[in-house]
Amino acid sequence: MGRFTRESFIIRDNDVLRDDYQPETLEERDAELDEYAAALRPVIQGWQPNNVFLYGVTGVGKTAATHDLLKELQESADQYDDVDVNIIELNCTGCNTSYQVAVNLVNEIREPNHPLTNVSSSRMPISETGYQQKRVFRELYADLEDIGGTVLVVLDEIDNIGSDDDILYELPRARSQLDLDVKLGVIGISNDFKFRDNLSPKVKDTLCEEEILFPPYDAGELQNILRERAEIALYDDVLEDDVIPLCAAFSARDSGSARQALRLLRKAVDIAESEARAGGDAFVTEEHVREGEFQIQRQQVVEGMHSLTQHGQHVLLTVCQLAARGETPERTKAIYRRYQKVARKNGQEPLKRRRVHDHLSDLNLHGVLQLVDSSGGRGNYNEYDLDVSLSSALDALESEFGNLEGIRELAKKNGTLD
Ligand SMILES: Nc1ncnc2c1ncn2[C@@H]1O[C@H](COP(=O)(O)OP(=O)(O)OP(=O)(O)O)[C@@H](O)[C@H]1O
Repeated sequence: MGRFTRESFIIRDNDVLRDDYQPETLEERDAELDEYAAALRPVIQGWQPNNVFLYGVTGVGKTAATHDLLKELQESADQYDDVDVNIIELNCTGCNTSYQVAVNLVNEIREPNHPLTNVSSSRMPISETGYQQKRVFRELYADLEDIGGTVLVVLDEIDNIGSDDDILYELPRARSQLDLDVKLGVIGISNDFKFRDNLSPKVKDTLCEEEILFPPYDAGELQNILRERAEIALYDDVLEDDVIPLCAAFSARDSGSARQALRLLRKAVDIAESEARAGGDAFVTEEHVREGEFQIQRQQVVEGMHSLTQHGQHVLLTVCQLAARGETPERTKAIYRRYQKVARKNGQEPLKRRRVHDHLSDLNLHGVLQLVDSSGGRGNYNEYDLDVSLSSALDALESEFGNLEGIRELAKKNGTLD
């Protein structure tokens, strides 16, 4: 078969499995959608909107719910002549300050092809540096007034601004303080619980008028979400019965994220599709899911390792050795002791403890290690464990350290090789 034939054995529409696909209905989110809709209902009455803050771990439908509801709100508003709803959405990834968020909002509004072009036709984009913050805020308020009606400003991934949260105070307050001729509401979205907890009290009072928590999905909920997608994305009867429950179980055990569950299903399906193209059965099996999970985790370790120096790789190797011995989660102090031996054995002078700490944190950020909070009892200390399977971590490390069969054998003997 040629490489670029249109033939497909399992996948009917690959786009439906992609992360940016907007499903017709959001499964398992009725309670949150009801709460969210109630918070936005004043808009349809022509009243001032509430400010809303959505939070929850990554991949649990915060953005999808927002798109879904705002589309419905706009359609409903179209039926009333006296309600004019305008939405400005900004993904704040890459904006580290309130200033950058404000500049990006202004430039978003002034985009030549933005639907709210009455503003862009008269004003030029502004540069990312060189203005006083107050001036940028004034420009923003002027643009918002130009748009008029009800303006909902959606700030996704707003935690990127860290503690520089002026805009979250100024924007919601502007409508009352500056007597703007516009009904303004801010919707903040974040997956960082610390960000929410650390918001200054004045921001909490204004932004968090309505707070909505999106909890992680459990395995049953994830199964329904996956079934709904698979029905559209795949041909009938191509999934073995265990496939969806297994994808759901892996994700529920780890993060409860629909994104993670969908990614695993997509990987398993891709592997099965390639096999079918090579003459195998057109069927996705439990084995494909396990292989998919292995490949995803291996990739995660490889990506995590890119950010590591060789010392960092020794730190990961150390945690793998401890995991093989059945000694994880383990305290930083004990990891450091063993790391010193590993580094010396590999011909390197060990790093100071503080630096090893940093590498452990980096690996935690990349989802390769998990931090187990063991405070209480005998004191406050951190313990680390692998957050990926030992076999996928070893597989990735072998590209740096060569054969690690000794650790595998040890793990097999201890029953710790997954
Ligand atoms: N309840 C659901 N029903 C169907 N699909 C869902 C549901 N929840 C999430 N998804 C899908 O999972 C993926 C991630 O969802 P979304 O981007 O909304 O998550 P999020 O909570 O905003 O994550 P992040 O904080 O990382 O931005 C998307 O493809 C979305 O369509």
